[in-house]
Amino acid sequence: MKVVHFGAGNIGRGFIGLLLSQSGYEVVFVDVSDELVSRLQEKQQYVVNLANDEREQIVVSGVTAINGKEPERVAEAVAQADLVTTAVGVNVLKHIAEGIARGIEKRLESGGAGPLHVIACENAIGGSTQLKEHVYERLNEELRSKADAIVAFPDAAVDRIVPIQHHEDPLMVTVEPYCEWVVDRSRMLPGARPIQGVHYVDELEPYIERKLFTVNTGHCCAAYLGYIYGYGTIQDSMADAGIVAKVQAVLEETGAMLIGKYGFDRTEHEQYVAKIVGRFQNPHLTDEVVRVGRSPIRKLSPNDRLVRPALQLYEMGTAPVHLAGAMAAALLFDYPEDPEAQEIQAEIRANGLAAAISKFTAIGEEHPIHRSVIREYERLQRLAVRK
Ligand SMILES: NC(=O)c1ccc[n+]([C@@H]2O[C@H](COP(=O)([O-])OP(=O)(O)OC[C@H]3O[C@@H](n4cnc5c(N)ncnc54)[C@H](O)[C@@H]3O)[C@@H](O)[C@H]2O)c1
Ligand SMILES: O=P(O)(O)OC[C@@H](O)[C@@H](O)[C@H](O)[C@H](O)CO
Repeated sequence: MKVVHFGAGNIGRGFIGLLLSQSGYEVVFVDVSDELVSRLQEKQQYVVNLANDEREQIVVSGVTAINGKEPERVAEAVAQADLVTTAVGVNVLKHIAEGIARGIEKRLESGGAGPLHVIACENAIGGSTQLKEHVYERLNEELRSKADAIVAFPDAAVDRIVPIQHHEDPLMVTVEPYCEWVVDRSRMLPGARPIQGVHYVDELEPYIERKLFTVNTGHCCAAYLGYIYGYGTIQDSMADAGIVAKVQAVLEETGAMLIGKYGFDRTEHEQYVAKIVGRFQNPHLTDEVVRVGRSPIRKLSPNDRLVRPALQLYEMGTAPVHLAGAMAAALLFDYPEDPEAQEIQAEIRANGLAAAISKFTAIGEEHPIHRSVIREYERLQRLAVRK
């Protein structure tokens, strides 16, 4: 069996490619990094290091790659694939849609291929659904109708911390031991071959919201506060008791929302949170705050890890003061090498903080959360370590 996986990056090699190889798939990566592609074609294997006391190493074999800048080869691979997965970044999905669309078209023309599942493994709500929209925009009505019968885009949640890598071997990847991949079974076609290690559920929303609004909300809070206080890594940030307290306070807010919305058991959720805080503090990993805080426009957007839980908690009758503080910290993330961070700073300079908050969070100036963000921004600004 063959999987075409878009994105031979950290999570692509460190989690999805590893799991699919162990599940019996030949993994054909698609990437636009010439170095990654040529190395994968040459070596056809790579090493995954588990960041634990034992420092286990896993050799992932049966892999190769296609360059995403060769659309004909990409389309042919999709046409012949048994599965397609992605880990490119939710904002990159529109750039891989053409190759998937042309591959589906070839698959339909050949008439022989079986059902195809396309699973976006991105930190986003409805990643595969968003990818389907991008792909279907590139198919005519007849092809869309035919594709409905043989192609499905089940949404998923993926969880494994994989930092930016610094190895002599550019294919080697060091990952935390923990991993979880949850897929929405309700959107799958009959006869789908289960992937070993995947947790299939009939309702994904509780899982993706619990993951995004616990792991990723806590993570970006640690990153943005760590950046303000001058720490370079999540490990250093999470060694600061004041920051840990703020992360805990934010996760109490998202926890209250998740427990209220989905009826999670409070004790079990508290244990889930405690495990995640321990994962952030893993001494065997070095995770840069500028990775975890990357793309702050995406992270401040209405359906992502800060605004969506804050608005849902507010609607439940609780003021999300700590989530407002995390939003303020995100607005102070002025890392020069992050284009989205620079866009936010330019907007604040050009039109002021109030307008920038509304622009990036879609929260109006009359909303109490908007006022909280301003108050927290002004408090944190006085504390920020000058870079
Ligand atoms: N790293 C983690 O801890 C982690 C964990 C869970 C989920 N995720 C999610 O996984 C996705 C990827 O994150 P990552 O950390 O692996 O990032 P990454 O930058 O390491 O990997 C992304 C890869 O996509 C490639 N790419 C970019 N444009 C492309 C294109 N047009 N066609 C093909 N490949 C393209 C890049 O060259 C890169 O190799 C994101 O949605 C992220 O939120 C990351
Ligand atoms: O990948 P992002 O930019 O959405 O978020 C950064 C990190 O929080 C994220 O990569 C986590 O390491 C990962 O989601 C853990 O499962």
